[in-house]
Amino acid sequence: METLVIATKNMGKAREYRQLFSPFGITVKTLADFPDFIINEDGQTFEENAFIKAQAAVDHLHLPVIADDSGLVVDALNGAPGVHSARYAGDHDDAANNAKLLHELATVPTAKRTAHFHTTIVALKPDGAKLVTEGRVDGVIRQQPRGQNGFGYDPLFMPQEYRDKTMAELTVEQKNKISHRGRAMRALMEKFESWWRA
Ligand SMILES: O=P(O)(O)OP(=O)(O)OP(=O)(O)OC[C@H]1O[C@@H](n2cnc3c(O)ncnc32)[C@H](O)[C@@H]1O
Ligand SMILES: [Mg+2]
Repeated sequence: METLVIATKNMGKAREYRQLFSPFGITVKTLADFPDFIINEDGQTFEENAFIKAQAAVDHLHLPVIADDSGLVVDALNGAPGVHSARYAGDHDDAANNAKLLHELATVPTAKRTAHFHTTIVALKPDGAKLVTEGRVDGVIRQQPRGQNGFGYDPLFMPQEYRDKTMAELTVEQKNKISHRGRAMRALMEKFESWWRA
């Protein structure tokens, strides 16, 4: 069977991609299958970082690759944590990142706690064939975390599609229907067949 690599070490992302690719009959691997391989994400934008990850993985693995760079963009913080979302509090630690976000927003009232998640996906083949898509979901940042599903900032993010649920209270199917990553994936899917078969 043909293999597609999702160039991520984040198992929360990997779970979402496996669900999105489940109808395709493609073997989906992630960087968990290649543990010694480390990518330095030093770009300034989501698209630069997604491309850096995709290119590094293609060069190393010689397989078709999908990479995403994503993050939380908070209006009251002038767009922070943005491209620095994974290491906002210093380490790649979701609980510490959420605590820092609540601290930074401590004096910001509910009406001004608007934010969105953004994803840029880059699909890249060893021959250089490339697709780029984006997706976003808008919502507000809660005062306390709630929910056990998802990853990252999901327990603090209330998507506007649900009246009183955080992203971490949705199933992976529900999250993919409305999420930044799900939307970017559906945009990718419009061009995926011809990219994959070419
Ligand atoms: O680079 P890879 O290995 O894919 O994994 P990562 O976790 O470092 O991923 P990013 O570089 O794209 O950083 C995105 C960070 O933004 C946050 N994030 C991204 N998508 C999210 C989502 O769907 N729900 C909650 N938080 C998310 C989370 O803190 C991620 O660590
Ligand atoms: Mg990363």
